[in-house]
Amino acid sequence: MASTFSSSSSTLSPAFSINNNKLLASCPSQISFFRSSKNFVPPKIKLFVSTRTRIHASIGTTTRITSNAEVEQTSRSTKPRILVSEKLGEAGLKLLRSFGEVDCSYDLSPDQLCTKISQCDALIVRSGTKVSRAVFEASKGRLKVVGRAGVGIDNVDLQAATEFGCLVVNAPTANTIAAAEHGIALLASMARNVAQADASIKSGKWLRNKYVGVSLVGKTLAVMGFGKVGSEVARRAKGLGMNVIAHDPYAPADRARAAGVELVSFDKAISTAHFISLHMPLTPTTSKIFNDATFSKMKPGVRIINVARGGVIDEDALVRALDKGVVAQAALDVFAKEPPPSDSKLVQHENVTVTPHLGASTKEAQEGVAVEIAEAVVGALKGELSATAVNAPMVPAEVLSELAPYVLLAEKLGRLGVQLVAGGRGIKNVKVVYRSARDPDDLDTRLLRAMITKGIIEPISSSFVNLVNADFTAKQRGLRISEERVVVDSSQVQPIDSIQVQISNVDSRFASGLSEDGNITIEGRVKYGIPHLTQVGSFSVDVSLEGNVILCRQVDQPGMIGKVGNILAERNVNVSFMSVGRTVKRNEAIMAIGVDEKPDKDALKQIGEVPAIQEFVFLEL
Ligand SMILES: NC(=O)c1ccc[n+]([C@@H]2O[C@H](COP(=O)([O-])OP(=O)(O)OC[C@H]3O[C@@H](n4cnc5c(N)ncnc54)[C@H](O)[C@@H]3O)[C@@H](O)[C@H]2O)c1
Ligand SMILES: O=C(O)[C@H](O)COP(=O)(O)O
Repeated sequence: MASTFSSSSSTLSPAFSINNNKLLASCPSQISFFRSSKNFVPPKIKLFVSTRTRIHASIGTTTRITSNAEVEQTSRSTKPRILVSEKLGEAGLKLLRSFGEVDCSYDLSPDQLCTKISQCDALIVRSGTKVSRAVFEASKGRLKVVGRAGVGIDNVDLQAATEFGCLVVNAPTANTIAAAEHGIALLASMARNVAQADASIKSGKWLRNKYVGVSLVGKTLAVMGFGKVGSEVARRAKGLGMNVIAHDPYAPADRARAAGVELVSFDKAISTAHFISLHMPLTPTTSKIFNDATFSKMKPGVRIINVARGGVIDEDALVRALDKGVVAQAALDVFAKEPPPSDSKLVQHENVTVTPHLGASTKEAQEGVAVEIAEAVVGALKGELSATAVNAPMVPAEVLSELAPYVLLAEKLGRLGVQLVAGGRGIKNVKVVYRSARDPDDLDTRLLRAMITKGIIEPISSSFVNLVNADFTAKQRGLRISEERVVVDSSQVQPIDSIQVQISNVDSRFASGLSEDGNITIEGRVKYGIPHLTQVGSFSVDVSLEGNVILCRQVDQPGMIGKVGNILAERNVNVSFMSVGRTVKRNEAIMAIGVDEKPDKDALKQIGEVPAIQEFVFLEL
């Protein structure tokens, strides 16, 4: 059964639904995780026209503002727009078309890509499109997800994506076998000079003595990077009778042992192998890791295969090593620059076999990759968290479903807390205390922390915050969010008993919001699936966090509820919840009133003038 939680107060408030164990942030609440900018206009939602903003881009709708009031709709569709910039398998395209408007525009120049991207909610690329910072800047916050139809994400500026709150997903599994098979194809064809012999016979020669090869059986193959592709290459090479060793600083030794492969140091791998096959990602550590120094440590006559990334090899150094005969042959599917210059000495070298980045290019792999990435992108556009997210935590569906009401509570506590701050000193330190009967290891709080961060930052800035950029945005603003988990002795059925947000070293607009230690302190719980505010400062209250909240500190005396209630009733403001908390009888009390509508200024003034009310604050959720 699907259950929905929504808040009604503002067009930018989230509404989540749980369906099939997935936490969905449905329209208009896509904005909760992946709202692309403060100017996002969810479909079917009233359009707020800002004088500063020239273009409001909502999902699938291009809305050009020709004057402050005059709005021209260029498309009636509310479907998301998905730009596919490189060839993608038909099955994936079909899935994308069933969800959004798909624009397949191949071979775009960087400028053309930047122009198109401002109209797109998602971009799907392979390795040929550079998704640079300029692309995210040009998107002006509309781009919510970049899907990489393949494994390597070195062509996507992940830092920029994260800063812009754009999720990056990839398709990490569907081309593994294709890449491994291509590695083996290059290994075998290089050893037997297949490409060179083919070219020579086609040019009219018959050179049986020149193209004598080397055998594979009994030779040592070093697999550099024992991940998905590397381990499949190792398995196949063992089938060819090779002795396989591997180097991978992060691979578990028992997994390698189970495959009959010994994990060794980098130097041992490169100095003992007859063949070296590269399967590591391109990272700052692996960039040009094969260079003059490392080639000189290799067994003379070594043969190298690269189906990983061109950038892991210093290509000039490889040419030198080939010329000296230190490296007898190389078979390369990938290059530092793709396509490589036509006069590249490496490509033209007679002992080098090349293919144009074909590792993933089998019909089967391309269909698989296309479906894998289409599912991930559609899921992300629906507001689901992806299992293949590259720049956001992957939160399992069952955890998401359980945490859904706490996610709402977390954001609302953040919003309430920040509205209690008087300003002036800046918010630097926020502590979140989770009370739970579960073991701290059983409680994944990343999502909650992100939503508290969103609640705190969004009301006071033009930043938009989602799960992707929450930690980054907090750090950038100098906001330190620390977390404490307290194990309490209660039922473990609920994941969390209470969430407390403490903001330290600030003044408060509502003195009673400060606890004894001087921190603004608010605490909430989930009751029957609904978030409740249960503590303000040192006072216990109980008000459902469904609309807005008025907090009053007053002399604890009869008739207060009636007086405030009458003022609100006269303005047709509906009270949804009311609770009074006090420390000492007939002394001081805190009245927390939940209201569906925002009372007008006059009503708020009248509340402030009730003689027994010492202070009050109106908080928008
Ligand atoms: N040519 C193609 O078309 C093609 C196709 C698929 C994958 N690839 C590339 O192949 C590479 C491997 O892909 P995968 O799917 O196996 O990735 P993977 O993440 O499963 O495996 C990569 C492995 O490299 C290891 N590694 C990281 N740093 C290392 C280092 N300094 N030294 C040694 N090992 C290190 C990691 O621990 C990991 O086990 C990637 O670069 C990917 O982009 C190319
Ligand atoms: O990283 C990958 O998945 C491969 O290099 C494949 O890249 P491609 O999708 O551009 O063929």
